[in-house]
Amino acid sequence: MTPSSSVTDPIRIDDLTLAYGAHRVLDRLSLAVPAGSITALLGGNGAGKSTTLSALLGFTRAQSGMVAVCGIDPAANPDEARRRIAYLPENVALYEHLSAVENVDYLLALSGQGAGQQPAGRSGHHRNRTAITDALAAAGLQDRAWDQRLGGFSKGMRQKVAIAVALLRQVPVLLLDEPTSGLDPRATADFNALLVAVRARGTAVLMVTHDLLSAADVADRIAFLEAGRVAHEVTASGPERFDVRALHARFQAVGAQMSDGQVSDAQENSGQVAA
Ligand SMILES: Nc1ncnc2c1ncn2[C@@H]1O[C@H](COP(=O)(O)OP(=O)(O)OP(=O)(O)O)[C@@H](O)[C@H]1O
Repeated sequence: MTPSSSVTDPIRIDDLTLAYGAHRVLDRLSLAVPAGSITALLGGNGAGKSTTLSALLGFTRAQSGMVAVCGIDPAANPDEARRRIAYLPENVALYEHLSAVENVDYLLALSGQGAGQQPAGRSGHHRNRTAITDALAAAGLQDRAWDQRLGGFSKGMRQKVAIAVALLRQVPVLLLDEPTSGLDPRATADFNALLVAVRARGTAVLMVTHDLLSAADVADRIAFLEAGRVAHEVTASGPERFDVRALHARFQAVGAQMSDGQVSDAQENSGQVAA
């Protein structure tokens, strides 16, 4: 365990080494995300960010080390682990011919959960429409879109539908892969506000991103992944936020150090300033 992690953290990765064939992608990676907090995982292309999510989802088995989602090993018990996870890939896969309400209804049914006992609409499933529309409203989807088919939805609108599902599932863990790529600044701000609301419900959020600005905006901790391990880590404390310019310089420095063949230890708190 890292000094700042706890056995009760919903997301825990300890000393994880994972290789695809002879290619070692994660190299003794340690990372923990406490309940009610957001960690942003940054790193260059191929640093191992998506592989980290894959290990948490139980899609990839490690060679050594420990992965736990609410205390469950996802490689040994993938269904149990995934019941506790909402996962938003870069492009959320939803049913184009169904409306937003019907998508939520159907995805809840697929996950073995329902929002209630009342019919949701055309889909024929039997969930509580009010619970679904409340969740869509909480996710920021405008009411005129609730019964529209998803065909014309933007990425931001699709994410809101997926977040509504996560809200209704009341999962303790939210994993996000590049959630703000392709979003305009306003949609990014909306999405970040949504993450803050999700955090307030006690969810542990791990967000893989290249968007340093967005990470600095919402994250409680930013971890820079390089060559499969956390090379640098900064934590916001209280109302203090991050200094984006210092973080950017630090991010570039981490890459430069690694390309020189050096591996730095995780360091706390440089790049953090009072707002
Ligand atoms: N299924 C796989 N089989 C073999 N190699 C893989 C597989 N998935 C990923 N890799 C390799 O593992 C390394 C890490 O990939 P990963 O997708 O985790 O990186 P990333 O940090 O998410 O990168 P990006 O920012 O480009 O999305 C890369 O070199 C990639 O080619």
